[in-house]
Amino acid sequence: MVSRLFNNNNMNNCAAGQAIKCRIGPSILNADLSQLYQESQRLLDNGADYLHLDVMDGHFVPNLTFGHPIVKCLRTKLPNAFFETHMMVSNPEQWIEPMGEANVDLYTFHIEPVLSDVLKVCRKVKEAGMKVGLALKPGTGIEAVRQYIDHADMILIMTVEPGFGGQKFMQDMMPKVQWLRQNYPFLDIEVDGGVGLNTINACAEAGANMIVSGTAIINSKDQRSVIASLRETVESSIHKCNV
Ligand SMILES: O=C(CO)[C@H](O)[C@H](O)COP(=O)(O)O
Ligand SMILES: [Fe+2]
Repeated sequence: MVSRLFNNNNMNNCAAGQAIKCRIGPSILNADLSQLYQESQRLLDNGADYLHLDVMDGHFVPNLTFGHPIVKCLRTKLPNAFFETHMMVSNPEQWIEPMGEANVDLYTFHIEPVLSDVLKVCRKVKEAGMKVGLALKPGTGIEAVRQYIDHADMILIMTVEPGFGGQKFMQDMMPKVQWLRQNYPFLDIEVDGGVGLNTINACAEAGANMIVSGTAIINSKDQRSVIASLRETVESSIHKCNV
């Protein structure tokens, strides 16, 4: 079981030697959710570093998944796993407290619905004992998040329109990842949407180190080898950067 101490304090990258760490976080969105615990445990046993839990409210995105009651139940079964909740919701502030009570580790919310309140939401997430992730939809430019990067633990660049698993990877999001990596060598940068064995190269070369992958892992007969391959590609890019 992975430790919940998922802490590199953003202390890493090319300049700092072994700084950025590759983390693979499967999305359970397209898994058999009637077996949520078993599916999650299987992913962890097969090498996942963390679980990416997609929370949708049917308003910010045209789909519904689950909320804090399910996350809380899953936490009782997996006390040591690192949980990220990807909050695709119109009012991210509303769910901070219950997700904090569910011992979520990383609360990633979209900046689009709270553009004038991003700092307030960041502060409340931290007060609730969670790390802060800031997510950008494909149509949101990097300039929208620039002023908040120093207040975040991680930036998520969406590589599909949020709402559904199994969509096509948007290669044209890679310049955003590149810009972040060039300007913030120590930052945790996550990609999410259509990431799998055919698209991991682009993500790794652009500088992403936190990799969300849903259907590519869930639909595979050999989850362990897919997770290992994704990791190998990202680690080799980090290594190249360090030599
Ligand atoms: O946030 C998401 C969709 O909004 C999911 O995390 C993402 O789509 C993962 O699934 P896949 O790898 O199948 O695209
Ligand atoms: Fe997601």
